[in-house]
Amino acid sequence: MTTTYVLRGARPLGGEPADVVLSGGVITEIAAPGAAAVPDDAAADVVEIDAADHVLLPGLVDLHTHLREPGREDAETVASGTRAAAAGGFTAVHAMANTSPVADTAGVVEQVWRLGQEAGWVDVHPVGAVTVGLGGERLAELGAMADSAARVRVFSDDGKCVHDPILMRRALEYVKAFDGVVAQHAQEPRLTDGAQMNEGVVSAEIGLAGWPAVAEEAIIARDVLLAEHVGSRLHVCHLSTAGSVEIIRWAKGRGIDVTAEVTPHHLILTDELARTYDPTYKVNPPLRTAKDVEAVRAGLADGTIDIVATDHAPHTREDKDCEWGAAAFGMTGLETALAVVQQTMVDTGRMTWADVARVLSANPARIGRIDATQGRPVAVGEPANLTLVDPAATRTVDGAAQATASGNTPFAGRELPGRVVATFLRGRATVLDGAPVAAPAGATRGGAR
Ligand SMILES: NC(=O)N[C@@H](CC(=O)O)C(=O)O
Ligand SMILES: [Zn+2]
Ligand SMILES: [Zn+2]
Repeated sequence: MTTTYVLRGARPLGGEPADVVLSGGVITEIAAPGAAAVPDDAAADVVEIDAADHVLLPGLVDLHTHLREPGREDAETVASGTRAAAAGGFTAVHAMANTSPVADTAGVVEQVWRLGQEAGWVDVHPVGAVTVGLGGERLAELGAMADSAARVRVFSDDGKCVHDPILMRRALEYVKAFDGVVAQHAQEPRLTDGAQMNEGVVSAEIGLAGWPAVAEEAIIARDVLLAEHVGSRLHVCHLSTAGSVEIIRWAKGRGIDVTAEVTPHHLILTDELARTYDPTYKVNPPLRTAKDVEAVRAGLADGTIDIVATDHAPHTREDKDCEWGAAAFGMTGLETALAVVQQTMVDTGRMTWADVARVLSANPARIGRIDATQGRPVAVGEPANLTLVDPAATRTVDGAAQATASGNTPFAGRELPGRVVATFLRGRATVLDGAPVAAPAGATRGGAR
């Protein structure tokens, strides 16, 4: 027996209050508050949720998550990472390919896809590697991954830049055959050899090797021109500089088919944090300056930047609790992403909740070509992939209390606004009262496509 949920007085996309009824995996009714008819069938299992003043969003979609399985199950597994995703309000994630073995064959992407289905927390869409072993030398079997059960549409060597322009050109040409996209980690390797943090005043003062903005911008400029030349689709991962925003704005003005993402941490944190020498703040691309933070906020608000993607990058204590130079790059983000977007964009008046639904759900679903089932409007007949948020709540982030298996959150001890009260995947609650609920094994089997 499946449960019918009645969300009383929720505000779809932050609009007028309504009763929203979820039944049989879809939204079956949206009525005036108090008017939704509750089935009085004794056999029906009906749960009413007081959602007064809660914002109802389409389930969030992350285009950039590191789940670490296979290979680094000590940092995260598909099960722990997707449970963290559900806790953060997500109903779908794209799992990056830099696993061990690398997700560069149909076999590996199908394994990750199946593990996602078995876990049942969110839809897991594997990202396929662009080059064999992320080696940057030979194209991987992009077509075989696209045709596999995992139906891969996003290809990325994330963690490494596809720096050979001929390979990048071929990849862009190749993915056109199946409407795929190449998601580039834009980092000129020679300009960033040994780099530890943003190159600027702070790196000069504290004596860490700098990663100049131009190393990101030069690759983005090259790639938008390549995408234009071959008439293909490019996505830019985690852009972080004011110059990158300008280049994307220029490319879009020219009609180039490019999309771009910014991470929550680049919307709020700056390279001043490197003065602590706390490797929690070591990330790729590095935290930049306040001027860059302002530029990415403006770019997100005006649509130049299409999406917020977490770049959730869990690392074990051993890989993070060491001196800065030896520590791994990356920070977790699934369970704090929505709160950071609320704080930086909604509570500042720069974006509405409808805009949040666009950058955290509809746009990433469209870029990943999963928009037949995810990132849909909150409307009758649509799949009940939904997130219920209490924007008035606040919390102090406790790394140890998070669902992710890794503790490298840069927001530990910070007070952040908003709380994910409930998450629904095809009408089934994965989170209730702010806590993940046990997902039956194989709960999403057959439904994730
Ligand atoms: N963002 C990071 O600092 N690290 C990522 C790789 C990446 O996203 O480039 C990781 O896999 O740990
Ligand atoms: Zn990257
Ligand atoms: Zn990444």
